[in-house]
Amino acid sequence: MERKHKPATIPVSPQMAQPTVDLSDNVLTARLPSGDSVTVYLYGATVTSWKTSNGSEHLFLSQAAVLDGSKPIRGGIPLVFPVFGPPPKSHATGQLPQHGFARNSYWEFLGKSSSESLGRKADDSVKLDFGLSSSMLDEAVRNKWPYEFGLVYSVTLEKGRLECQMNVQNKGDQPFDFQCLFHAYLAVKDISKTAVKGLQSSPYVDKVRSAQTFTESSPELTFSSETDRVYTPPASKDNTLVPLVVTEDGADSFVVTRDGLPDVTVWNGWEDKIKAMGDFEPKDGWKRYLCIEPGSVSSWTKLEAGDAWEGTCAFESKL
Ligand SMILES: O=P(O)(O)OC[C@H]1O[C@@H](O)[C@H](O)[C@@H](O)[C@@H]1O
Repeated sequence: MERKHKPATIPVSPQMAQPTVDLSDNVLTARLPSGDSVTVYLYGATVTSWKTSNGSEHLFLSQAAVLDGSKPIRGGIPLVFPVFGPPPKSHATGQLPQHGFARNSYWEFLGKSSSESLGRKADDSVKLDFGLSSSMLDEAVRNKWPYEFGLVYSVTLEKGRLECQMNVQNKGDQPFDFQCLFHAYLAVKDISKTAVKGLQSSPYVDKVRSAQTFTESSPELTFSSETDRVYTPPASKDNTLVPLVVTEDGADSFVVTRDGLPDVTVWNGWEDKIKAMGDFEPKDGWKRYLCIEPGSVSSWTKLEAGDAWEGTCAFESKL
């Protein structure tokens, strides 16, 4: 029988383009409808590529980077945990390799959330979660640092922006000390025309000058020789951390923001150091990268049994 009052047809909204996520051979690639993309190797949960919609690559990756899981990846964003630099011999991390084990362990992909589930209207971002826990480590590494921990690393890709967040959980019954850092190799066109704003008045430890402490006097840090400094910029009055701005040829190219990460290492190995690195190619590639490494490394963070810690940084492309 013909119904008099047919229910109105529910309008079907045009299908919203979705971010795509592909995981094959331990390499994950996510792409937004805008064209922005990110590539993450499960080895080290290392981001090796971050491109914005105009096709520009914003991370430097050495052409000789070892990608088979036998050595930390040279370039992209290696993760530093639980120790930054060479571990002090008398510390609990003393037997670990430089920069710890996070960058040379296989992580698991925990899954993705799209912007819809993150509460945004348009489907314009994707969050990728990676996990590493004590039970996943090689026995030899576990023996060197025998703590029960869980790490959740979240990489969120948005149009023109990449956010990196680390959550550290103490799952054991002993407290442990750790340091954590995002070792980002930003791609620049010419290091001699690159500057960093936002560090004036910041104390820093200069590893090139016998690890002495100085105070940054310049409003713009420029580069003309090997640079290896750990800055601890004072927080602003409202307790927020001041963003750093990377400029190239006078124009802003990146804005780096931080939350819970008081330190920033600024590193360029310059010609001679880079020449001596077997996994760094091309040899003049030192001219085209600048490491800006937000972290918590100037002291140890003590995490009590059952406690958790979080640190976040974001890189925004202005190009
Ligand atoms: O060669 P690695 O272990 O990746 O370290 C690279 C650089 O990493 C930086 O974070 C350090 O401050 C430098 O001292 C170091 O040379």
